[in-house]
Amino acid sequence: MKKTDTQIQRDGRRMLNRLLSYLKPYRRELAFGIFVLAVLAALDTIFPIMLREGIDRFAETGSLEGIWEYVGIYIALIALSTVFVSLGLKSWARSWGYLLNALRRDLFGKLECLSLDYYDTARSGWIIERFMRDVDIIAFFPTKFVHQRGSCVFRLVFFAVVMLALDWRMGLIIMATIPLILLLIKFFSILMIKRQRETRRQGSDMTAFFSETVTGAKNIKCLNLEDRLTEEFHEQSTQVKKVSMSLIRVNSAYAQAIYFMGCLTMGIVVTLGTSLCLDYSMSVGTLAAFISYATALYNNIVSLSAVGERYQNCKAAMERFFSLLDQPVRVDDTPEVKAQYPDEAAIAHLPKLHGGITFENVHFSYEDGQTVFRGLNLTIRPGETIALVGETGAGKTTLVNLACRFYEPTEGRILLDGQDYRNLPLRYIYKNLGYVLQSPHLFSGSILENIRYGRLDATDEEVKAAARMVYADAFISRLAEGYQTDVGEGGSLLSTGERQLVSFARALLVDPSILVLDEATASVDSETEVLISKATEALIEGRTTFIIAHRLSTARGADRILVVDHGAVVEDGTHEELMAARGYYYRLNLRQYENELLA
Ligand SMILES: Nc1ncnc2c1ncn2[C@@H]1O[C@H](COP(=O)(O)OP(=O)(O)OP(=O)(O)O)[C@@H](O)[C@H]1O
Repeated sequence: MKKTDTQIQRDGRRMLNRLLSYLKPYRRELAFGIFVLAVLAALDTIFPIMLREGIDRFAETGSLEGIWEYVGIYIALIALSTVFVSLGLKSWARSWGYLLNALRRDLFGKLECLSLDYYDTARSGWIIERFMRDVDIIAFFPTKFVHQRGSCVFRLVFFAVVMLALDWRMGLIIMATIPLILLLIKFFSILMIKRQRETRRQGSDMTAFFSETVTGAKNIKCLNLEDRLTEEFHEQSTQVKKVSMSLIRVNSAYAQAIYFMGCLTMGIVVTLGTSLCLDYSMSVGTLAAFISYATALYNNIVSLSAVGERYQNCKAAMERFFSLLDQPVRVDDTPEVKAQYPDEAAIAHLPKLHGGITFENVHFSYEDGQTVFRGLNLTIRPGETIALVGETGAGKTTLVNLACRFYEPTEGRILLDGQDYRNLPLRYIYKNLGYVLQSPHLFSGSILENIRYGRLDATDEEVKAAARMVYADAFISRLAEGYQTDVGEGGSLLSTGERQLVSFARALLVDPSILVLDEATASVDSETEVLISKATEALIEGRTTFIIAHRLSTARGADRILVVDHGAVVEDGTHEELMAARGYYYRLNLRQYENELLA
């Protein structure tokens, strides 16, 4: 439903209030900043008066009597201006820095607590744009921008009062041009706003596209998509250029129109002022002061004209920013759980999970997808190794994601050690959980640091012991810098097998009760495969383990194999039992065997 103008205005005000509430701790600083702006505007109002004095007292009379006092006052005014400019700069910069930091901190906090479903659908480029660009735009508006333009408001008021006091006829004529200038500004801002929005939208799409091509660079090369993507990028970039050029044309027409109006106003001031001077009804000094005021007034109005555009920019950025900040966290602790376990200390008292998991009549569907599970019942005993097999899209990952509470059932419940896991704090569940992804993510930094992410207080010796237990020590020792070797962004400087072993060591340090191993589909050499299989055995010892098996051979040693098909567990048993049953699993094995023979 389209919003009415009143609703849009109300939303705008609400967002602005929300933004200003961030600055509450800095309200004294801001009040001082506004005071400084008023003082600077007052000083700027005095300078044309000084000019008038100088011309009328010295130039017109030819006498230099009192010139030193005059120079002294002039220097004092300049010194005062300098001091207040510097005070203003510091005060507004502090508020800006604080606001920028607070907005980034809140957004980062939100991104950290958003559940998986959000990341499944959101584009990373879009999120990065909010974090970098929007936060900058928002923090700039109520601080640095107000600092730049705030004194214009004071100046306009002070100038108007002084001009009317000096000569009301000239004052009124100069002020009569203001509505004309405002009309001109309004006309051009309508033309500009549309083009600016389009430029930003296109720019944002281009950034998101660019970010996806950088993160997916490897796939793009493998799929030979370079030419198609380059073409697509050229199209996007041409569009951006087109809208930018159109904006530049309107901008330039605006600058010319304003310049013309400025010259016209000045012409009127000089003509009228000169005739008043010739009549002796105005001094030359007063005319010079009026020329000064008219020029400054004009510049100030043009400066203020940017407020509307900046506000629209800031409003659009606030809409995107707050929409991200207000994203519902779908998997979160209930208020009762939050009250019962308010902090880490309360969670630390909970005993380690044994790892028993029960699915009771679990139904699940993704937010905008089809139903995956309808009434799934399943009991997993503590310490069991469960291999999940099934065709792609059967629901293996979804089953594990539900067990780990990355998603929650839409109906039914899941029990951990006999308790509905919604009654347990999320952080506690995640503390008891280890997840080794198909292609494990390593963070930029050394191998030592990467393993230590499993338990931040682990000593170097404990880290090395964990690496030894999962057979990662051998390859790490062969590296020139050993444990201090930098793994590169995402671990790109290590091979897939090495990344797996490092992530196994990390998982071992976590010492989880429930472990998920998403088997890597990428092939590794046979020596590494043996190492990984030995490491897996060491890692799963004594833990409830889910192995998402992409190769049936991996499933063979599991205590139980669950065959998942179209969101249901259709077979459940050991390898021998399922082979003897000659059902789905048997056929899957047969098919894989035939494929291997044909290969
Ligand atoms: N985030 C999501 N949003 C909507 N639908 C999803 C999402 N993730 C998975 N699905 C759908 O849910 C179904 C089960 O997917 P799931 O990833 O659990 O299968 P899988 O057996 O693990 O497949 P694979 O072996 O290919 O990883 C599929 O139809 C899939 O398209």
